[in-house]
Amino acid sequence: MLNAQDLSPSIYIAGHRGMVGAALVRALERAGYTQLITRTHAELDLTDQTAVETFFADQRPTQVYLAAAKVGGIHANDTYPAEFLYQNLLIEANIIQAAWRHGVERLLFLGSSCIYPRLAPQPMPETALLTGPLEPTNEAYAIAKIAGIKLCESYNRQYGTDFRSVMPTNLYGPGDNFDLANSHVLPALIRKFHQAKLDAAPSVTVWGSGTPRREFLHVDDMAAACLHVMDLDPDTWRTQVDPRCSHLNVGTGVDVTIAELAHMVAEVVGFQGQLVFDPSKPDGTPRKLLDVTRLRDLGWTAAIDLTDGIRQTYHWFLEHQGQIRL
Ligand SMILES: NC(=O)C1=CN([C@@H]2O[C@H](COP(=O)(O)OP(=O)(O)OC[C@H]3O[C@@H](n4cnc5c(N)ncnc54)[C@H](OP(=O)(O)O)[C@@H]3O)[C@@H](O)[C@H]2O)C=CC1
Ligand SMILES: C[C@H]1O[C@H](OP(=O)(O)OP(=O)(O)OC[C@H]2O[C@@H](n3cnc4c(=O)[nH]c(N)nc43)[C@H](O)[C@@H]2O)[C@@H](O)[C@@H](O)C1=O
Repeated sequence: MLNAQDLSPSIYIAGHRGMVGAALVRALERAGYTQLITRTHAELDLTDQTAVETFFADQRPTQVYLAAAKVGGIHANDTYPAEFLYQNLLIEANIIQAAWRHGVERLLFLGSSCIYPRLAPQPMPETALLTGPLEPTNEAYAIAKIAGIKLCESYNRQYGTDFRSVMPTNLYGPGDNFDLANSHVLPALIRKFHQAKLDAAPSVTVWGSGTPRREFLHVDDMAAACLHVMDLDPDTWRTQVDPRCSHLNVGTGVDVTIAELAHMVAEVVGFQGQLVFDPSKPDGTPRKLLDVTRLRDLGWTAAIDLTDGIRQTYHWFLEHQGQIRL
């Protein structure tokens, strides 16, 4: 006789200790999935093809969420392009190949909104992919992410697999990286404003001109979107998604300037000094707003308001200061 465990898919979450991977584990547990498979980086180096192959042969997951990657903000991407390209290509190639070889029923690959051309029309539709030059500060990472999308589509076309891709906008939330050099803007600003408040500093430096526009999605919304896309039945997926342009944008559909974001974070943290913009630091792409029509038509929209999300993330930062990635 079958028990409930036999009916539940066994789900491998690659990168479960990262910001998104941890949110995926929380969402899957909340949704009642019981057979979650996880490995730390120390237990399984996903750039090691033999180790990945052995892991899939042993564990035989039926679903995979591919949320492991070399990740960082504008400075990290611009400074370590070799690692961003090499490690991300290996992680994706190893997992996608092993997932095909070992009969994974469904896989979700996480890309990024930086796959689109630097000057793509705004908001950026999925069809903007490969229509123009990329933003130089994250070209290496973007090329790895484009390769991941095309790997999924190629295995689907050649082998009939069901490998799906989502392109998140800039994410933030509990579990983020708060390193001052290598993190993304939102956690960096939380940490800078918090420290400035404690030090009663007169000003905080914000990189760049403050004019670039970015769209910010809370990681719990991102996890909810991932489960939504993964749970779409194969017929819906096949009939509504173009097999040669199969990635789905995930965002809020709303963006703010970096200056506006900085003022929002300062207010939440309670920093009352001046903001000083440092034009010697790169702005990156001028605007990166996703067109989220496709995912909305498939039944999903974001729920967490940006100010509420910043407030909640700041509380998380305060409660976890001893344990967070700095
Ligand atoms: N954060 C954001 O704003 C955005 C993220 N994304 C994408 O979402 C996904 C998740 O990102 P996020 O959670 O923010 O990133 P994190 O850096 O928080 O998490 C990535 C995880 O991957 C693990 N990892 C990296 N390399 C390896 C490896 N060789 N072997 C095993 N594990 C490895 C890391 O472990 P360890 O730390 O031990 O190396 C970490 O736990 C990524 O694909 C990213 O590209 C897309 C758009 C925006
Ligand atoms: C998610 C996305 O993340 C990266 O792209 P990005 O959107 O440019 O990322 P960012 O969050 O680091 O910066 C956003 C903007 O904010 C400004 N900015 C101000 N002050 C700080 C600051 O203190 N830190 C940082 N990091 N940026 C700052 C910064 O100068 C820039 O104008 C990609 O490389 C790519 O990998 C990717 O996919």
